[in-house]
Amino acid sequence: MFNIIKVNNEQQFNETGAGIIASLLQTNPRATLGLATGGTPVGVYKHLIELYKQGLVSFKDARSYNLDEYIGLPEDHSESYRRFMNEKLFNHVDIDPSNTHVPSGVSGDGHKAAAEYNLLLEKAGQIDLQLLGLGHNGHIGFNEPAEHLTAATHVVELDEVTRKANARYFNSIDEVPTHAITMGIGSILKAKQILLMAKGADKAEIVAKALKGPITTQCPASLLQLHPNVVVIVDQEAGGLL
Ligand SMILES: N[C@@H]1[C@@H](O)[C@H](O)[C@@H](COP(=O)(O)O)O[C@@H]1O
Repeated sequence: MFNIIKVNNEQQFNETGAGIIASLLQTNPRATLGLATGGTPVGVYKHLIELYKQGLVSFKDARSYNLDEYIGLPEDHSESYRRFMNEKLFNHVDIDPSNTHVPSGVSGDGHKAAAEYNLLLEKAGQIDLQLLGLGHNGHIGFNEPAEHLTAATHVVELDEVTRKANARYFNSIDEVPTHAITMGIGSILKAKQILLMAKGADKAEIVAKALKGPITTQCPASLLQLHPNVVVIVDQEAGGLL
């Protein structure tokens, strides 16, 4: 079930996303957040930091679990998702660092790290709000289009489309890791509420496919159609084909 919010500009996009997360924390300070990386949520995190500075929101008792992490990038690498989260959000708010969780991409054994993260998620109980961006090929987290999808946290080989899209953050595509650890589709769908965000004309086609197309593992985001509580925030461009 989708509740689609179409916003008019970047500021509204970020304020609406941050507003949903902030009101959850206001009503439930101990909320468990599922967080995402990528370009889409950066402005949302910026706005949350503003709300925190204004005393309107606190992360003091919140816990967070991130969707995914590249395998092989040191945690202090400029593109590691742990560093991204520290720099874009965690370092600027009152969240207890020990309550922030990102899969470990540096343990040397990706499969073991994935299994450990999955156990952690199971112990954490239900995620109250899972924030999601959307890949151009319909991936969520790093669940890439495939014949079969995996429910639990696992190691994935990244699609060429994904590596190309993310190459903009690296010096060249050769530096983009080939593998990642991602929460599985099952873990994502277990969240109480999902907040899917997409902006820009280049996302219009995949947004329409995900929300209105057939439910297929070839478009992992289409499985969100099975979830009872998904809020979708799109700008006019990304929502252009809805
Ligand atoms: N693993 C991340 C996803 O979690 C993200 O949602 C997606 C879209 O990224 P962007 O928001 O930059 O378009 O791709 C990345 O590869």
